Amino acid sequence: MNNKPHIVFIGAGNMASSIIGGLVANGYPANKITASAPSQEHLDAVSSQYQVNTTANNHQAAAEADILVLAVKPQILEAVCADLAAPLCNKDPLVISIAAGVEIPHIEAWLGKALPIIRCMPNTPALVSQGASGLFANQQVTAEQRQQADEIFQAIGVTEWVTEEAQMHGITALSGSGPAYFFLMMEALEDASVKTGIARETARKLAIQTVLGAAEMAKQSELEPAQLKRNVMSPGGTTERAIQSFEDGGIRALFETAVEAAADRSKELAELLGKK
Ligand SMILES: NC(=O)C1=CN([C@@H]2O[C@H](COP(=O)(O)OP(=O)(O)OC[C@H]3O[C@@H](n4cnc5c(N)ncnc54)[C@H](O)[C@@H]3O)[C@@H](O)[C@H]2O)C=CC1
Ligand SMILES: O=C(O)[C@@H]1CCC=N1
Repeated sequence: MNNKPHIVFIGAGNMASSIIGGLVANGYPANKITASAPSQEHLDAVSSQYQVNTTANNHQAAAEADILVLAVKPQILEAVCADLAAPLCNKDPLVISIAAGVEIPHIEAWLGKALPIIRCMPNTPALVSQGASGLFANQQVTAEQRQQADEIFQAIGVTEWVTEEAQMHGITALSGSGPAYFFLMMEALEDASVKTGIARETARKLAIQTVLGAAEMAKQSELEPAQLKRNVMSPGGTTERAIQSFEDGGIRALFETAVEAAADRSKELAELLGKK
């Protein structure tokens, strides 16, 4: 186990701590994980919860990295990478960036050299080990490094790889932003149910469990979601009426518009962050 690569996290906030939590829960040796951040509160949280190494010195941390996970906010990634160029000049770790909307050529330029770089778009259910991560690897990434990255993100949920970096915009719109779409649906279902006379607390509990149950069923079943939907729709029954209302209201077109809007915004942000 202790011949595992040393994973260094630059940033120790929500995402870094949930990935660290997933890794440690899956048996990854804590002494092979280091978190670096200026926030003593964040460092104390990961060291007390998971017994990993911590430091406030990015240079010291990067010098030990076999895998360097960039887990800071996109807006400060340029400055963080430029500062890491010196400690990385004699070292070629696998770099994994989870920053939304920052493209690999920019990371490469800021780090000042060609390195194996993976971009990953996780999502917030990673906090409860139910994440969905989309990943893209550049040409320098070896099959072994790809496997290592896959293991890291499988520790917090499921992984899917894309073959072109441009597809990360669609991934961001699908699973990166996606949890918010389902929270919106829970909110709307709860509100609508309260209007039928159900107590709010009851409506919330049943709405959440219904989303969870439907997702678990879709995951376990060999049937596709369209068929699972039809199985709930008794001919002449209640669901048929509700689904007809959704279709009449243009729910599919609305999804298309929303996902396209998110993907377009991701492209805009990539341009903005790249120009900075
Ligand atoms: N929250 C979300 O839904 C998603 C977030 N992401 C990405 O994950 C990344 C991290 O997001 P969060 O964990 O939510 O942010 P966060 O604000 O919780 O954590 C950021 C961490 O960076 C540290 N930090 C600040 N300046 C630093 C520096 N100069 N050197 C080292 N560390 C520094 C902070 O102390 C903190 O520990 C972002 O790039 C974000 O785009 C990706 C997918 C989904
Ligand atoms: O809304 C955002 O911009 C980020 C990226 C995916 C989830 N949150």
